[in-house]
Amino acid sequence: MEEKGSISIHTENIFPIIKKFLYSDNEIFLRELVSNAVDAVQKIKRLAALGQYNGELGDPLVEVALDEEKKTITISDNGLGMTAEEIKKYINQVAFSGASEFVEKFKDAKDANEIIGKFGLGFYSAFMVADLVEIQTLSFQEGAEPAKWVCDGSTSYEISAGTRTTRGTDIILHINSESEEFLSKGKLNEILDKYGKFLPVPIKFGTETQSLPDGEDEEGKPKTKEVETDHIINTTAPLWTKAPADLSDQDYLDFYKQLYPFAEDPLFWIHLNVDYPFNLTGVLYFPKVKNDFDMQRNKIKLFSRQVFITDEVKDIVPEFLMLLHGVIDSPDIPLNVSRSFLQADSNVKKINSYITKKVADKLAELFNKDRKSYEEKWSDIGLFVKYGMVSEEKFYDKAKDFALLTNTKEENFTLDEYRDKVKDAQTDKNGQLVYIYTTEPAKQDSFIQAANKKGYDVLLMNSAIDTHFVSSLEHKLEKTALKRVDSSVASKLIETDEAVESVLTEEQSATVKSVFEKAIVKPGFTVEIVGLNPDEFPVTVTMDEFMRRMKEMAQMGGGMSFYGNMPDSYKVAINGNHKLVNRILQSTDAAEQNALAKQAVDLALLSQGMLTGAELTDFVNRSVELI
Ligand SMILES: Nc1ncnc2c1ncn2[C@@H]1O[C@H](COP(=O)(O)OP(=O)(O)OP(=O)(O)O)[C@@H](O)[C@H]1O
Repeated sequence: MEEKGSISIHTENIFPIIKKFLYSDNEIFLRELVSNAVDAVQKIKRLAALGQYNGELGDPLVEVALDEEKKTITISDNGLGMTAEEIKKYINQVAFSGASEFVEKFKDAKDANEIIGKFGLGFYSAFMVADLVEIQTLSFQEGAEPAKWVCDGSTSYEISAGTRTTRGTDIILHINSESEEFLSKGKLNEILDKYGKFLPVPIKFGTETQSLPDGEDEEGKPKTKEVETDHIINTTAPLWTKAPADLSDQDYLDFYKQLYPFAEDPLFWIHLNVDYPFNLTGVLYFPKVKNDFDMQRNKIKLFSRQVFITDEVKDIVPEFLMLLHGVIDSPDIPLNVSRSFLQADSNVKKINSYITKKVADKLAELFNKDRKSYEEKWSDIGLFVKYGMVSEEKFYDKAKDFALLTNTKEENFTLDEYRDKVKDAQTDKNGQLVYIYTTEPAKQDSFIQAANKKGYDVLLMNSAIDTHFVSSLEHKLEKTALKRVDSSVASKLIETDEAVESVLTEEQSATVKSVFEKAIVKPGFTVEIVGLNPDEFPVTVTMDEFMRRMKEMAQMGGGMSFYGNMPDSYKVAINGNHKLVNRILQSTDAAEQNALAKQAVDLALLSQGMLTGAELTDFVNRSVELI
């Protein structure tokens, strides 16, 4: 049996093109060939199970062997093997179907993953690193003859009688001169570890020396002996392929350590397992969130039938869960196509909502089962939950029952609990509930204390996501407004019927107003005389809630550039009922009036950390003189 032929494609020579376009990712040749070998082993097992193969199965094994002298890498398996006819069909035709289309379409492709596989180029990726590829194979079929196929990277091949004596296939790569980096044990170990760590069939690469117990010596001490054993690079049944009922917490923690040796223990995890309408398994871990978000992204590893594909899971995992860690394994995710296609893929959309639902269910379960421990973890998981609520409607609907609001006393409430807590004290005269929050508890302390004094509760909204969370709550909660604690004087945060009137006459008000206007030289400050309780602050500087939010949005690039360009504007509220105002009115000395007003305004600014630089120095000097 000897046959020469030509691979039937229109293009003269596909290999230079494969090499050129795929060069940057050329290490995936090993992934492709080892996966093929694993497939072949699994196929023969299936045939045996179906009764279509009655011979000896042997221990399933794929072996990668390096011969540095001959400059070859051999991938061997004891799978189902191929007959010469099958080589012609699967290697010459199937593997080449679409090859010319490939050349046409992907002239501009940058990423090898986009191409390999989509056009069945898996096997041919061997030519990215080899200038001669040889197949030696013996089919499981009764009476099959061993076959050999050789191709030197041109479009012609040669099939002849092979030399393999046992069932299975060897793929022998004669590594080309540009790819000699792969002729290194270290390099191959690294690639095998990256892509093959969890393959379902043992992958042998060389041997290793192990110390095994070997009875006892004369003194009764345990003896060991050194044994050369196969170096198996993979765990064939990784955690995510097992049933959750058979796994302990320690198993999950150990697996996490295996994936991320340097990470702190995760908070909790979710075992994913669906087979309809798509197939997906995996384990997602909630890590302890650090401030360096970017470092923590892209930590989820995507597998297809236990072959590692990528850790770029964008589009498959909802954006708000990108900080999760773990593994997703799905043969239903189109791995080898471009991004835009992925986004439009209906399986990907379904997987996305499945993961969102699973995460929500898990959080609900933790909340219901052990609220105390849930609250302890809230500072870490709150970020995910809030981000999810802001960005996904469906998640909001589920999360509204277990999302927590934390107040300045560090007490936690669900949304419903919080409404019940504050509704009596914080409903305004129009029946609208007002939630008061602080973004910087230290800086806004005087406002917080003033609000507390009025019997108002103040929420902590000081994490990165809270600006958005506040807006989304306001949007979702019925008849509820959120106001930052310093957006108004305490008694005006919530408008009630029982307003305190200012005791000043119109004329007195005008006098006081003009004294303060003269005392404040900064632009953007508007003075207003208000009637407050005599024991509230004489002067309060506030920024309007609406204006501040618009400015914040402009800053974050939210499109409110009109507001972003407006100068800062503050309201200076003078408490007409405070005795200081009375003192100013009593005084006949303009300089004294001015000094009193200035001092009071500076004190208000100081309490909010708004007094800095020369103004602060002036204030200190003036205060020293006063005492
Ligand atoms: N080690 C092997 N043992 C038996 N058959 C093999 C082996 N390697 C390849 N084949 C056959 O050659 C075919 C083509 O392989 P190739 O890798 O090009 O494509 P594929 O495996 O079908 O798809 P993919 O592009 O996802 O790898 C396989 O489908 C299989 O039938």
